[in-house]
Amino acid sequence: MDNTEEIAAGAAVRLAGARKAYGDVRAVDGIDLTIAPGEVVALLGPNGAGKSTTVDLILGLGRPDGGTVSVFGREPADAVRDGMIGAMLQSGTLLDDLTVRETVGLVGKLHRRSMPLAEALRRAGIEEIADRRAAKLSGGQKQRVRFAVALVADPDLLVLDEPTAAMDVGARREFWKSMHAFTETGRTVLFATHYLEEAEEFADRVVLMRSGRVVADGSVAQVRALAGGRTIRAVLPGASEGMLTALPAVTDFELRGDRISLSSTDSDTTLRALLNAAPAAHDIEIGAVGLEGAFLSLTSDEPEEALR
Ligand SMILES: Nc1ncnc2c1ncn2[C@@H]1O[C@H](COP(=O)(O)OP(=O)(O)OP(=O)(O)O)[C@@H](O)[C@H]1O
Repeated sequence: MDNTEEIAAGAAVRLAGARKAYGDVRAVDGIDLTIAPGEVVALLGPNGAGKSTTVDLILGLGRPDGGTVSVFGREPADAVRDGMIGAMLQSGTLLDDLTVRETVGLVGKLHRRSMPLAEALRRAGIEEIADRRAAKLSGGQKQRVRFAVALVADPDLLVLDEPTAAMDVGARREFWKSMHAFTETGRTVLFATHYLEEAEEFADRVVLMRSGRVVADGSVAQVRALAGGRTIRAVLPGASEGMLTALPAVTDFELRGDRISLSSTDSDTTLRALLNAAPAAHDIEIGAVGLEGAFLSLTSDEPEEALR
């Protein structure tokens, strides 16, 4: 076994030079990613960045055109067959006529090693709706049933594609509480999300994708630092979009009445230009960017510019 194979065997997930194209679209364009057992990783990126395609490759739903993908050192499809991976996808449909209990129970029976049905229902917070038919469930409740379906195989790796998309704030909080209980047992989780606060709060590590590539990979603090930007807030009488767009090093801005908030990759330069253009600006505050600012600057169309 050479060094590369050794890493692959010890990793929960390993993508090496993985590529996948749909016609001319390079959905995944050479991704190297190793996830160690026990890590909770958030996959972030704007629409079309390649998150779902990456997830599909890890689940064996698609084969890479180039490079390799392995899960616990095996072909993804084999790992799925052996119940090592639980998945919750955006497109997962439920059978309308089955009750929640029947649905989760049925999936549990398909697996050699599964957790007791009652435990899966409890962990997903759906005991109270266990006798309801899928057709009668709300969007958020269906999401929780899908979570139970992913959990019932008692998988070593959970892969979740935008798991809380249809959930309200309360359901989201409950969902992450049960996820915490799951990850405390040393399981590995990879979740794709659009909610930066979820990544900030629940992931050990953030992988930022753009145009099929990984543009940042590290802890929330590391990714934030990578962007190296600042936010500038000020009160600016007569501020206009045109004027803010013209300022140098600005990656994003918000304008509410006289209040402006700018994300800048070089706050000194932006501020100088701002005071030049609008000497009446006052109540100026400069702060470090949050994950959201890092996300915007690292996934914008001019990443080199943003990182400069
Ligand atoms: N089955 C397909 N056929 C053709 N093109 C596809 C297919 N699936 C994805 N694509 C394209 O590949 C690129 C990556 O899509 P993907 O769904 O992986 O992105 P994503 O990051 O998950 O986006 P979103 O946040 O919108 O779910 C997009 O340009 C998309 O249009």
